[in-house]
This record gives sequence, structure tokens and C-alpha cells, in this order.
Amino acid sequence: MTTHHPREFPIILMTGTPGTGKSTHAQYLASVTSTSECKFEHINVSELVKEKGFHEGWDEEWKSWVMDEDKLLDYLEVLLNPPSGPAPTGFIIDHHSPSLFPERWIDLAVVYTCPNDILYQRLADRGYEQNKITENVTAEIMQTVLEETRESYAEEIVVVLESSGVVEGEMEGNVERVQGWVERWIEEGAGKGHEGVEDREEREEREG
Ligand SMILES: Nc1ncnc2c1ncn2[C@@H]1O[C@H](COP(=O)(O)OP(=O)(O)O)[C@@H](O)[C@H]1O
Repeated sequence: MTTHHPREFPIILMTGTPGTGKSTHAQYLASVTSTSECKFEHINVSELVKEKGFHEGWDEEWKSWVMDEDKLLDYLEVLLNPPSGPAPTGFIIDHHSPSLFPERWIDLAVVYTCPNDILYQRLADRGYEQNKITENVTAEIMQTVLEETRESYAEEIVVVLESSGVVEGEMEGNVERVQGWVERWIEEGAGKGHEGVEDREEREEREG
């Protein structure tokens, strides 16, 4: 059986180690497209979890909410794929854990990276405790999020962008690249021929 979730506008995952620049890019893309045909709703997943109470309490050691994944995913499923028909906007899902989301949701997965020394400083400026800084900088060195993204999505939809903050016009250039991709996606009617999860299973079976 084939499940299609036709979409008019794409869903972009913006991922990367905390501090690499996901939210900054997501906000910028949402603002520069706010008057265009394809607008984007920015979903900052950590904020949403906190706001809607999609968690099982506070983890004091890691100073973060323990996410209730089922509640979060049920909520997002209806928001992203409304039963009444295609959503009126595109979406940016902003989160550091790319494997959390079903493959069928994501049309483009952008992984932000940042030089380790700059990332260290950004996290220290945020007031993160040393254990959290070390964990995140180590993850960035090991390219953990990039690996996880490559394991979760098809190679052709994964894009890696640097967000060092020291190159002039870097963010604007990054966002222009994403906008170019969005235009092609819409022109090609990619949302209508969208491959659902069952399609993927059929394809994988065929390909062995
Ligand atoms: N390209 C960039 N240029 C300037 N500052 C940046 C850039 N990318 C990130 N930053 C800064 O780094 C910090 C972390 O960025 P943020 O977008 O909050 O990261 P994330 O959402 O990945 O946790 C912010 O203070 C932001 O202003």
C-alpha cells in the first residue's frame, strides 16, 4: 500500500549540534519569506516541548526537559499533515536530534556546522554547564548529528552548511541556497509525487 501526504510547500529540517546556528537561520528564512507565496512556520522543537508540556519532567543533571516523544510526534503529525488537506505554509523543524522524525515528513535536511572553538564560546555565552559544553563540542567534533542525519534520510536531501559567523554574508548565502532549493521543489511539484514511508519500504525491498 502507498501512503501519500501531498504537500504544497516543503518541510525543512534544520539540525546540528546546539549552538551551530539552526534557530538563527530558521528565523531568518521565515522572515525573508514572510510575504512570499511559500511562507514558513518555524517550529523550534525544544520551545514547543516546553510550551505545550510534551515532557516527563526536568532533568537537573543536563538542565533540560525529558521529552515525551509520542506526544510531540502526535501533535506535529496533525500540524504538518492536516487531515483536511495540504498545509497552507511550509515548515521549518528546528531540532538537534534528526532521527526523531519520520522520514516521510522531511523534504530537505540541512545540517549546520560550526568550528569547535567558536561553538565552545557560544555555549559558554549561553551559560551552559561544563558537562553540557563538553558533550556538545565532542558531538560536533565527532560529527554525530551529520552521521545521524545521513542514516535517517536519503543522501540527495541532506545539505551541510557552515555557520561560523565570521564569514561576511554567510547566513544570507546559506539561506539563499535553501530558497533556491525550495523554488525547485515547488516548480517540480515535488510535494505531489512525495515518497511516503510505505513507498520507501517497497523501494528498499525491491533494491534488496
Ligand atoms: N552565521 C552566524 N552569524 C552570526 N552569529 C551566529 C551565526 N550562527 C549562529 N550565530 C550565533 O550563535 C549563537 C547560537 O545560534 P543559534 O541559532 O541559537 O543556534 P542553535 O539554534 O543551533 O542552538 C547565537 O548567539 C547566534 O547569534
